[in-house]
Amino acid sequence: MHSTEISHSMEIEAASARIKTGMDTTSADRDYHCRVHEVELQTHDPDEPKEPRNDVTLTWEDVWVMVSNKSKGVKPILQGVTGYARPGELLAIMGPSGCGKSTLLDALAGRLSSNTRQTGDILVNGHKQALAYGTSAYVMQDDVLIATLTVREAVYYTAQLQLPDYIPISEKRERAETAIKEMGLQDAMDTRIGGWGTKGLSGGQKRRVSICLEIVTRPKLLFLDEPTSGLDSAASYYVMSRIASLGQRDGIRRLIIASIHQPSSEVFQLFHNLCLLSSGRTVYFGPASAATEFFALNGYPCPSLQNPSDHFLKTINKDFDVDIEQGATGKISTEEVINTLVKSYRSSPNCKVVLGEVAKINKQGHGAPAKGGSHANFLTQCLVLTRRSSVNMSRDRGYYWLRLAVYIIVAFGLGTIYNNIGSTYSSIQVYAK
Ligand SMILES: Nc1ncnc2c1ncn2[C@@H]1O[C@H](COP(=O)(O)OP(=O)(O)OP(=O)(O)O)[C@@H](O)[C@H]1O
Repeated sequence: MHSTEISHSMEIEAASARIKTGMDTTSADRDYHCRVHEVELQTHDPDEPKEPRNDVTLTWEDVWVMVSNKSKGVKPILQGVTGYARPGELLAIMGPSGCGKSTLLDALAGRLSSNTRQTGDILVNGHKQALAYGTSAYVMQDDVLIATLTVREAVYYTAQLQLPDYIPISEKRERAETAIKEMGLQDAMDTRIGGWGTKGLSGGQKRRVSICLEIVTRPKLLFLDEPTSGLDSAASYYVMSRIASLGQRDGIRRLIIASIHQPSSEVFQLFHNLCLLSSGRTVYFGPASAATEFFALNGYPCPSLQNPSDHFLKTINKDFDVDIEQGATGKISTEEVINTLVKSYRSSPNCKVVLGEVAKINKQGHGAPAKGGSHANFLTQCLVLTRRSSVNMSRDRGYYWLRLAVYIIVAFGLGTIYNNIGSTYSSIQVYAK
């Protein structure tokens, strides 16, 4: 490692220790850490059945993510978050913009950027291990699709590239079609995706194609970063209900973790668990259906007829620093509200249940590391990529003519260099000087 990188990482480590120490000295935090150990001891049961080998369960405990910045020094993005995600369940990560949703998703998927430093345990089936190939898939916030391909072609090429060679072509084709149907795109199978300047699929359909490309390998763990961004409420509901239904498909109990901005009440009802973050701290983790009660118990009841997720986000969004009404005591700042909720969550029975679940899952998963798969071999990948590239070039007229023009210019340039060179040995020597 380069010496500046070493000093940089030491600086982050020292700062993270300082930040943690500074934040852990409150009595609530000390209680919290004592309770982590207490719960771990209580949940030890050697006779518990082991987690089935086929499933993937994820736990994370006291996860911190720091980023260093030349002007601002070391900044914590996630501050000691703990949680779990079980197979067959949909976990939603919610919070105001910039609270660390994508960072948590990246940390769990093991794809944090290199300028960040992570501490704490993220365990797969109770093991500290990287997610094996084919176990998980990550749908990014932006759609990166080839505009000239049809939906069927895009998904089928991906199936050919990502699935191992021992799976027959007919099954790869069938898997691609099943994925398309699962995302409700059967009517658009032969429609070109389209892009800048060429009309094709709608934004919602493109979002679903991105999901198809990831589910075609039938991963056991699916990460989705803002799967409904840019969609209207009806499209968001259909996309999310399709995603939720993937939890129990193809004989796999799939674990789905999605960061989401502003779900409608209907979408909110699809979540099993909710992880609510604010400035990288956990405001609530537990059953989505119990979050309203948690807010009400702490003095922030959701007004009738209001979408619960809107209420949560409004209560914990400090970007605009609006004071919040609190009963007869008057108004308090959003920062204070967040601190109250964070403390209250840490001392709540909910938090104890989460710590208990994490400890229990880690014990059960012992001895069952998640097995990975394999992808197509190098030769198959070269052939498929060449075919895909040829189809793309032949359909992209602008690209095609531009390349032809470039080739003609290069050919003309090279040709004129050797024009009238002569055919004797001495004329070649003149050019060589
Ligand atoms: N690699 C990084 N380097 C520097 N800062 C980062 C990095 N990753 C995240 N951040 C900062 O951490 C904060 C949280 O970012 P993150 O993308 O996780 O938020 P988010 O909740 O997903 O936001 P949004 O909902 O707007 O997508 C932001 O202020 C962001 O600028």
